Amino acid sequence: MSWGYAADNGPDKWADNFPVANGPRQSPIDILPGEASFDGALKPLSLKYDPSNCLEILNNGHSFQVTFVDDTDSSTLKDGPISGVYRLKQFHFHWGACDERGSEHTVAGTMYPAELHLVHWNTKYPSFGDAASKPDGLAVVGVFLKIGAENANLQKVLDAFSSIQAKGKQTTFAGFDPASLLPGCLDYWTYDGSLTTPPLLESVTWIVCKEPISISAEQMAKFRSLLFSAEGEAECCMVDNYRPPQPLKGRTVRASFK
Ligand SMILES: CCCSc1c(F)c(F)c(S(=O)(=O)NC)c(F)c1F
Ligand SMILES: [Zn+2]
Repeated sequence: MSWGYAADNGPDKWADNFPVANGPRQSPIDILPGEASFDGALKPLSLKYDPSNCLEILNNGHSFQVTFVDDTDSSTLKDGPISGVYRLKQFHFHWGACDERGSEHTVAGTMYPAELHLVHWNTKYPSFGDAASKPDGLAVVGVFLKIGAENANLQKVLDAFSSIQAKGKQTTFAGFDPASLLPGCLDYWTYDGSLTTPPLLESVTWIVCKEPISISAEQMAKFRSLLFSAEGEAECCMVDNYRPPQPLKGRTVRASFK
C-alpha cells in the first residue's frame, strides 16, 4: 500500500518505508519566534516569476499542484538564505478538515488552516530530480493561509477544481502569477529541513514567511471538495494532508527580521 494520511498509511507509518523520517533534519517544525536568531546577513528574498511558465494544475492524490516550465531561468528564487539561482518547479498546499488545523509548520504551537509551498530547485544541478537528493538541492517558500477576506488571486486556482476533483485528473492552467499569492511583507524564518511527504528527502532550505495571506471560509471549504480517491473509487475527501511538526534535533532557526 502506498503512503497517505490515513491511520494505516499516514505520517506515523512513513518510517516503515522511509527510515529518513526519523532523520536529523526533518520537516515541518514548530517555529518558536522567541528562540529564532535574527541574522542581519540574511538578504531579502528575490522572487521573480513569469506567468507564461505556468503549465497545468493536477490532483496527485496527496494535494493539488500547479506545475511550471522550468527549462530556463525565467521563474526564479535568489538571495534570501540561499546562494545561486533556484527555479520554480511547482506550488501546492496542505490543509485541514476544519479551520483549526491544516498547516505543516506551526508558530509557537499555532496551526493555520492551510500552508502554501512554492518548490524551487538549485540550478547548480542538471534537473529537479537530481537536486531533490542533494543537501542544498531544494528551497521551499512556505506561506500560511488564515481565514479572512476572500482572496481573488487564489480564486483563479479554485475555479479549476471542477476539472481535477479526483486523483490523477489534470488540466491546462496558463498565465497564473504565483507572486500574487505572496504576502506583502516577505520577512521570513529559515532552517535546514526536508520534504514533508515521502521520500522525505533532507534537501530543503526552508523559507517560511512570517505574514500569512487571507482566504475566505468559503474558499477554504472548496479545498475540502477535492478527493484523495480516483474516479470509480470510494470517495475520500482530500483533507488533513499535513505532516505534524518533527523534532528540531539541535537545528537553529534564523529570522530575517527583528
Ligand atoms: C519529489 C517530489 C516532487 S515535488 C514536491 C512535492 F510534490 C511536495 F508535495 C513536496 S512537500 O514535501 O509536500 N512540501 C514541501 C515537495 F517538497 C516537493 F519537492
Ligand atoms: Zn508541501
